[in-house]
Amino acid sequence: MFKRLCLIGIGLIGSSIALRARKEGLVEEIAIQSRRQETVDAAARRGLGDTYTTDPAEAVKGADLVILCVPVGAVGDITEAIAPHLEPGAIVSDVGSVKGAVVAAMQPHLPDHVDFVPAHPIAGTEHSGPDAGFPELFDGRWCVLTPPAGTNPEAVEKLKAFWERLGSHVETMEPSHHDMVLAITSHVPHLIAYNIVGTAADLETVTESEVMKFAAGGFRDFTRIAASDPTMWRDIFLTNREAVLEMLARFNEDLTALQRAIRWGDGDTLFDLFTRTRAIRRGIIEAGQETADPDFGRQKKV
Ligand SMILES: NC(=O)c1ccc[n+]([C@@H]2O[C@H](COP(=O)([O-])OP(=O)(O)OC[C@H]3O[C@@H](n4cnc5c(N)ncnc54)[C@H](O)[C@@H]3O)[C@@H](O)[C@H]2O)c1
Ligand SMILES: O=C(O)C(=O)C[C@]1(C(=O)O)C=C[C@@H](O)C=C1
Repeated sequence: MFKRLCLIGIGLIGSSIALRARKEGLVEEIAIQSRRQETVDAAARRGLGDTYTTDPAEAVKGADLVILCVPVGAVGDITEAIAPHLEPGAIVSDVGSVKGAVVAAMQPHLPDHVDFVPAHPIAGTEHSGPDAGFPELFDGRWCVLTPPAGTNPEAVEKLKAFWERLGSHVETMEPSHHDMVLAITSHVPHLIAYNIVGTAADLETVTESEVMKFAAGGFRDFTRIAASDPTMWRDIFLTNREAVLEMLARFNEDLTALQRAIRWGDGDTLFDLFTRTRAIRRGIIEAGQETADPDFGRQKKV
């Protein structure tokens, strides 16, 4: 599909793209760039690419597909650095978890002779770095494309086909809509996990003696999510501020209603909500978006 794929940043997502693109024979050559030599060396040890460099300008030379796989706070400066070196006709994309801020940070730097098609694979784990990737990561997961108005439809189709070959279902969306949906389905849940684990850790005497010792499934599941990369998640909350705050306001209202139900012994309210949420979980499993085993897929790390 592409002659030379350039991956800027080679962590969980970059390495998973490299492994699957190679397996499917989607690209002739993979050029890998990362900021630190240590990361480049780790990627080389795993044989993720054909060429390796710390220089973004060198990495994009000759590439007909360039994907930024770095924290969302870093995409603006990187796009500025690579812009003069991009090949005419290249597709430039990213994998950032926030789309409005990423489009705003990247688009002004890009020359007219490239096609910009932002993307977000909704697939991941709490692990990071070049050793964390695995080729099945995107299987059966959604990838959302948010091409700005006027983007060359052929470039959108080509990137859609690429992500389908990586295993994803693909949908196109407005960046602002994407950010609102992901605020409630991904960003606020992570904030809740960070918060609950932080609160438990602050109960120091309990932490040492009891919290970890008696941690049952519920808390353990939160600790998995709360182990996610701090840089990535700091950047997500700083760049999707408005949508996250709006969803948090809704969340707080609903939490207050539950608090009231507990205080006044209103079992019906609790039972009705828990019945509704159980049906949602079962619906997700039936739709094939999740298996009953919460660790499914996450064990497949190479
Ligand atoms: N982890 C997930 O679950 C997940 C899922 C979907 C999308 N994403 C998005 O994908 C992107 C990459 O996430 P990841 O999980 O692969 O992260 P990662 O931490 O595993 O890898 C990030 C890569 O970016 C490089 N990097 C970090 N800061 C940089 C900077 N300031 N300048 C240049 N390079 C820098 C790192 O060296 C590394 O190579 C993020 O934008 C994230 O929002 C993550
Ligand atoms: O499964 C996980 O560990 C994830 O956190 C993956 C997850 C998510 O919230 O679903 C995290 C951030 C991404 O932007 C997309 C996917």
